[in-house]
Amino acid sequence: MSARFDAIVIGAGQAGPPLAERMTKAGMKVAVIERSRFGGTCVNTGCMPTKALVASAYAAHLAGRGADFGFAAGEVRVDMKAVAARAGAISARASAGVESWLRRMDNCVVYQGSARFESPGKVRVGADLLEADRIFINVGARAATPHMPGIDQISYLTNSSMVRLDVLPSHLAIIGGSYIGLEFAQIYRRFGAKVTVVEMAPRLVSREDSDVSAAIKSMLESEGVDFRVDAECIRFARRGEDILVGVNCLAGEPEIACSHVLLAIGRRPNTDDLGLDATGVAMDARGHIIVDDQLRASVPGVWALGECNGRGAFTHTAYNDFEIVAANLLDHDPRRVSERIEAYALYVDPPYAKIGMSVAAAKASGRRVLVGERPMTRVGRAVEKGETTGFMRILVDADSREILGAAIFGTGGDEAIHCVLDLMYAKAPYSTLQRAVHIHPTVSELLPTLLGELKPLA
Ligand SMILES: Cc1cc2nc3c(=O)[nH]c(=O)nc-3n(C[C@H](O)[C@H](O)[C@H](O)COP(=O)(O)OP(=O)(O)OC[C@H]3O[C@@H](n4cnc5c(N)ncnc54)[C@H](O)[C@@H]3O)c2cc1C
Ligand SMILES: NC(=O)c1ccc[n+]([C@@H]2O[C@H](COP(=O)([O-])OP(=O)(O)OC[C@H]3O[C@@H](n4cnc5c(N)ncnc54)[C@H](O)[C@@H]3O)[C@@H](O)[C@H]2O)c1
Repeated sequence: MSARFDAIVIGAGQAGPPLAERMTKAGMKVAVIERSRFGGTCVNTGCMPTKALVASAYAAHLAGRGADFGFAAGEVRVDMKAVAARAGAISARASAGVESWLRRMDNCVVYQGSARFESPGKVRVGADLLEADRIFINVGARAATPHMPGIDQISYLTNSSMVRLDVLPSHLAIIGGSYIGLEFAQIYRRFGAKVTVVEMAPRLVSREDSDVSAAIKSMLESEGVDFRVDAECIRFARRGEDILVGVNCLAGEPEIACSHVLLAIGRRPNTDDLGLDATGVAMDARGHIIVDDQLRASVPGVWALGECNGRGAFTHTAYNDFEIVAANLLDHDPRRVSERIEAYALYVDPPYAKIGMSVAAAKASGRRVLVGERPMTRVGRAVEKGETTGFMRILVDADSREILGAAIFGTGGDEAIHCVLDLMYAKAPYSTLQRAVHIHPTVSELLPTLLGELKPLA
């Protein structure tokens, strides 16, 4: 059947549903196409289930530290079925909420199936051919599973299957020591699995400053996670019940025998089966849709939002893409991607939160840079909570007095860093925050103190 709409949204992830709502409220007739679970990666296989698992792992870890706080909880035994059911229920509730929101939306027709372009203004979903002058692509990304030697001889997990796992691996080997790999490494170690992270680069989370990589590694090692970095020769084989992961052809233990393998070696955009070749929409070498500062693709009437445009791989950047497109389309407000300040957190415990420039980027910028730094052992709130791992750091431009960036690897850091982020959006001088009186006892109260202790960056 053919149907004509004012707009078609492909993908019900973080950007598509709120955009559909804004457009329908503006009187447009909108089609939303989703081929899998409503809410996309964050809700079903990303942030929500992983942060639910982080919470279970944190609770188990804290219970095991009873002696540090003056109580004995006895042996902590994790019930993986109950843990997985809790995470699954949180995801399922959120996904059902997105679906019913869309299905009840006036002027919105929901199609379930895989969308494929037939031409710039025409999209097929099953037997239906939909037409619109405006098409918004919000198809997200999935785990990269490149061909690696021996991979076809084993069964492996990705984030999608891992969040549903309801057994405890005896030995989990995680390939990839970055955001996804490290969150799962700590979660499963805290549940009681032996965990080995295999990373081909010389250090973990190699986009971060090297002292950050080292601090996160040492924290995870102190909890018993094993690492093989510089693993340049990764290959797989089966030996009875075991999976063998070959890590190095030249030196060290050549193989790790494990029960489960998780691939966490990056994401690839879901643009390969969208039929984009029928549209002329330009993509980069990794399959991301090339967009301008207002998220327009190279063909008029097509926009790309969220992870598939390569301009951000986070839920908050995907949602901000919706805000940018809605502002330009409906509010005569020329919001742009380039106004966004990079900000994210890695949810190991304690979390690592980062905004703006790293130390390496600040040095490379050629500016005169001031730095304020303090270990979490000198943050009262962290001491009282018995969670003193990590540090906080703020970078300031010595001439303009604006904040360039900040990093907090420490308890509450994912929340506290927003005081600094908001100041950066306000383009206010650092002295505004330095003079603010924060509540005691918080992690945030040390931010003004740090700014009173600035020194030139070595
Ligand atoms: C394990 C993990 C943990 C994460 N944790 C965090 C975190 O803590 N914080 C954070 O900010 N980010 C996190 N992320 C990243 C975050 O989940 C994603 O960046 C975000 O969900 C991307 O949203 P999106 O709207 O671009 O795409 P998605 O949410 O992936 O939505 C895309 C939707 O499009 C659908 N689709 C795809 N192709 C088609 C088609 N042809 N036809 C119809 N429908 C289609 C998909 O089924 C999907 O529902 C995490 C990711 C992972 C994997
Ligand atoms: N807390 C968060 O916000 C959060 C959490 C998880 C994921 N995410 C998002 O998901 C994205 C993807 O995360 P990711 O960790 O999968 O990917 P990534 O691109 O951040 O890291 C991939 C890692 O795998 C390594 N690697 C690549 N190929 C390898 C190979 N063949 N063998 C061994 N190691 C290999 C790389 O050196 C790198 O360290 C992130 O960029 C992030 O935006 C966000």
